[in-house]
Amino acid sequence: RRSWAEPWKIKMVEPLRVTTREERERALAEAGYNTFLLRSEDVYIDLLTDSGTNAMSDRQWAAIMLGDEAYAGSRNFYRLEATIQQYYGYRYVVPTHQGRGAEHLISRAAIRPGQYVPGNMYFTTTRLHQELAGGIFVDVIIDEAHDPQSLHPFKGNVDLDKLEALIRREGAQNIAYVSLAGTVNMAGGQPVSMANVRAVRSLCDRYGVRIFLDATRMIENAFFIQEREEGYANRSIAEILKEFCSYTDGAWMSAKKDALVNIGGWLAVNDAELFDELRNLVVVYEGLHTYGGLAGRDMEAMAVGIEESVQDDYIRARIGQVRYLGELLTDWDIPIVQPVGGHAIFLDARRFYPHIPQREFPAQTLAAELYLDSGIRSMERGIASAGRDPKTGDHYYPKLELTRLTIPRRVYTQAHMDVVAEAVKAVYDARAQTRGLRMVYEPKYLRFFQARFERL
Ligand SMILES: CC1=C(O)/C(=C\N=C(/Cc2ccc(O)c(F)c2)C(=O)O)C(COP(=O)(O)O)=CN1
Repeated sequence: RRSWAEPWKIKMVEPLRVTTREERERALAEAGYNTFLLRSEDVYIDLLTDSGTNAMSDRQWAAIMLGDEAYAGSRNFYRLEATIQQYYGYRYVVPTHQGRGAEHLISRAAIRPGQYVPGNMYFTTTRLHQELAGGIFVDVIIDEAHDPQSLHPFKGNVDLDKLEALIRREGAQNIAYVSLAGTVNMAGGQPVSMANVRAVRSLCDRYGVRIFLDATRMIENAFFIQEREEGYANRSIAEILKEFCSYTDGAWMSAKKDALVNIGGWLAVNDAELFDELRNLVVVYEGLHTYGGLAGRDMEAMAVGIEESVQDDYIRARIGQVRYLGELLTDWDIPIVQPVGGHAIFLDARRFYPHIPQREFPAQTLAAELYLDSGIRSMERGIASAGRDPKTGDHYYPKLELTRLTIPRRVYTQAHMDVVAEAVKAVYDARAQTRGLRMVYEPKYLRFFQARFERL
């Protein structure tokens, strides 16, 4: 097999500052050992998130010059609407400022207080908006998704028995909709198979239950279907994406991921009545229904980003870079979530630091140590992110205690991946001496964004 490289060349660069260890010790202490509270200028390789951190192409930058900043009826909206209809297949489109803007609207419009929202593993903002709308989130993902070492090729799949049992127990009228994410962020960027979404569709049709898709990384999901699922090897990413969406009643999207823009989102549905309510709600919370909190230029750049994101050679390179980092780490027997997902490498902090109990925040500790070693920023996806159970007030104790190395699209080179792998190894080699953390400040909502910690 010959090596091959990204289908683009670099036309502009943004200088990075390399810091010293003592600068990083000071910066991290000021940030309360929380990578979310670090200043970007104190970060060397920023793997906090793939959200909004992706590099736009020259064509997207050119689109910025084509902003039609009319308050109503912007040309850019109609271009974006047509592009979403073409590639995702939904009929009605509402732009929003980003993904959680769309999550807020669909939760308000499609959940009646007390209804259940079954989904394939929780995501923080998704679950919060469902709960704020009075919904009760229920995890119906297959058990393998909670096992970082399971090699199931589609760990994002819905467990049909769990879903049917919930519908039969609570009654179809008490199920707001199935909240289906492709890929599943908190499981390690794990995909849902076409066979599974087809099976979920036919189960839901039997009971008259709707399915709404979190399409945020659906193009990465399409790549795994093309690569792993029988019958899809010769289908294009665009064809796979459209078929998958055709089994759902609508979708919300954080365009800050797959669609290669720094801000933006959308909501799309096929039902005219639901659309009417969403188009009415958007003017209350986001902006007129033809801009939804976005400038015209943002919508134009998003339309170009969608067209670029479905190109087969682009997505193969994107996933290939994540896989490259994963292979470096597994060559050194460093514990990561397997199989390697679409947007990140998830370090298994539980196996990395077996001597640090979950209540001492192993994943948060690992993110802190990685930053101290080399200025690499990662994100805690463990007990701090899981938050507290509203019923008991105690922490949720997730099986997955992970530190996410999230790879922005078209930003870093293979050399950066080598540096990251060596830094992880240096931290791994020093793991026996590492101590945990205690939380000294805990905000009410989504605590992991702003919590502060101290060393034990
Ligand atoms: C599958 C999905 C997402 O991944 C997602 C966002 N993701 C982020 C940013 C983030 C969000 C929540 C956190 O707890 C977090 F620490 C990081 C991320 O890094 O992964 C949103 C929401 O889209 P918005 O960010 O455009 O509003 C909806 N659905």
